[in-house]
Amino acid sequence: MSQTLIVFDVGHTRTKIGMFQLQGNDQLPECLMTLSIFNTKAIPWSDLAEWFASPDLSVIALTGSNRKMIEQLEKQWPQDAPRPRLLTSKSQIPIEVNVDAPEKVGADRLFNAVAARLFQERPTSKIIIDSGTAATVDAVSEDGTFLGGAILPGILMGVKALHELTTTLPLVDARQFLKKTPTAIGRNTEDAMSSGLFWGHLGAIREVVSRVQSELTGEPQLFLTGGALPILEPYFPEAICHPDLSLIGIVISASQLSPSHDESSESTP
Ligand SMILES: Nc1ncnc2c1ncn2[C@@H]1O[C@H](COP(=O)(O)OP(=O)(O)O)[C@@H](O)[C@H]1O
Ligand SMILES: CC(C)(COP(=O)(O)O)[C@@H](O)C(=O)NCCC(=O)O
Ligand SMILES: [K+]
Repeated sequence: MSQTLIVFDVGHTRTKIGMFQLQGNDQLPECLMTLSIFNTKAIPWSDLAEWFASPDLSVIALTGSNRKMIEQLEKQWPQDAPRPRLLTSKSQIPIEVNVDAPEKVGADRLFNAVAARLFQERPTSKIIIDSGTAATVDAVSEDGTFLGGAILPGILMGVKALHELTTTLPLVDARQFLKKTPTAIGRNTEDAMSSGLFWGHLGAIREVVSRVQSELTGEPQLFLTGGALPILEPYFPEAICHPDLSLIGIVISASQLSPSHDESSESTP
């Protein structure tokens, strides 16, 4: 039976919101609408009122890596809007997790792994790159178990850190990387920073992917997502690229929520 879901993925830079229609749990949900709002901007509640009025709406799920902002959103949730279900406990996410402390893994990383399953007819191991505020490179075994991975700074974090932790370096515009590739030899401070930020991030991700790959068996399928997807995509032609991997994983998880699956004390950050 088809159901409509609205899902909120609250990250540390942007909140991604999507409305999806789902036919069955093993099928890719159809994306009806998405919105992405920088966390410095207000949530456009009046636009969302139309989404909330959708006749077959079954659930609104609120989740993501940014626990502080999730709490704020819950508090400012409009009185006349349907209440969201909080999806922040690991027990609400349908995936096996084999790491030291499963409850500490960012929910966003697990949602990516839940979504990645739907893109393959044949099960293989997977490596998932999500380059956002932080970038993660995660490993999933052939049987779908989340195995952990690597966490490194995202491009915007590097931009801010170079400026804030020195007395000499300016704040470069992170949006430039969407428009043009920097030359490796920067002839001025800004261009030298752009070179290091861009090629350094790509190189770091490549190295981590290659190391993760050598610790996995078989030929893993690579996935790529996150705000830096348009920047990295040309360099990973073998990857399955999807800007909404995490939203899709939230849809699958939210569709399987039962009334007993309410927020428990076991929660992911
Ligand atoms: N206009 C932009 N401003 C800043 N960063 C951007 C922009 N477009 C793409 N990016 C990239 O997106 C990353 C943030 O990704 P995002 O998905 O918003 O993060 P999060 O999931 O943590 O909220 C930045 O580190 C940068 O690499
Ligand atoms: C690593 C992250 C900050 C990435 O979040 P994002 O950049 O998407 O906002 C997030 O997955 C997180 O807070 N993780 C908790 C620690 C862990 O996953 O082990
Ligand atoms: K990330």
